[in-house]
Amino acid sequence: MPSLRTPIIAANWKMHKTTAESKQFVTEVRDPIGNMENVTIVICPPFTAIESLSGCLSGTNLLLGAQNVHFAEEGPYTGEISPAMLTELGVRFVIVGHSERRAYFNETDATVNRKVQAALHHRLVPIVCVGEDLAEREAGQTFSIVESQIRLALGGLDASAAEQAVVAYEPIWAIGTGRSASAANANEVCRHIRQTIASLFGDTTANKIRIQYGGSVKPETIQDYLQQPDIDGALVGGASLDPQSFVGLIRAAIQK
Ligand SMILES: O=C(CO)COP(=O)(O)O
Repeated sequence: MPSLRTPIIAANWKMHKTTAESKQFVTEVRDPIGNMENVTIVICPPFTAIESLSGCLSGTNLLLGAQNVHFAEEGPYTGEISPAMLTELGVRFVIVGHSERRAYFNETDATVNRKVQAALHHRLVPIVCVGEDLAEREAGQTFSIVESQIRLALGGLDASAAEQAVVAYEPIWAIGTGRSASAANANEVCRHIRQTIASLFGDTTANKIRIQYGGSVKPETIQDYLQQPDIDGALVGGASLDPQSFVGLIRAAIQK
């Protein structure tokens, strides 16, 4: 039976693009993809560009995401951004637990879990990132690593909350390296993630939740991933920065 899950393609711009550059990007992609159907398209710019893009994206089907959020409602957390600050600007998605945040900003499974809960409480869809590093892959630990990350990230949720989340499987060794997991292998890991979700929340939730692959995805390769039964989209870094390349990604995605 074909999946009923709508594909979701998210652009993670990381620390790229000023506000002026972000607006220029949207001007170039809005017409070619701004009214495409049967695909969820999310742009996650730096925080500084969110308010401007919120205006540029209104009236299109391009949705706004953020790259991080704090779990507290408010408080003495210098440099941090709360869920309400994001929702006020029309942000609908937030990336949580990206491997770069885990590696460089001390994000742990425990803080990821608190962020997931805070996001869902504010009706922000968390894009929960999991994935193994090269040493873990070579030691045959991929399944156990992603399973443990999922169990901890989604801990304490009930099924109706969990199924709102999106999961992104991003093997760390494939991020920004030009090296990517084969589509079949990425699907095996995504299937394992889905089975883990089924064991936590039941089959209905597992069948509803969308799981993306991320790691050196390009317009030429995205279809290979999306044709896999357990891969419902892509979280894209480098190839999402150029407007033409981004349009190419979305066009390919809707041919799933
Ligand atoms: O980290 C990623 C998206 O979150 C993937 O980045 P690249 O697509 O540049 O490999």
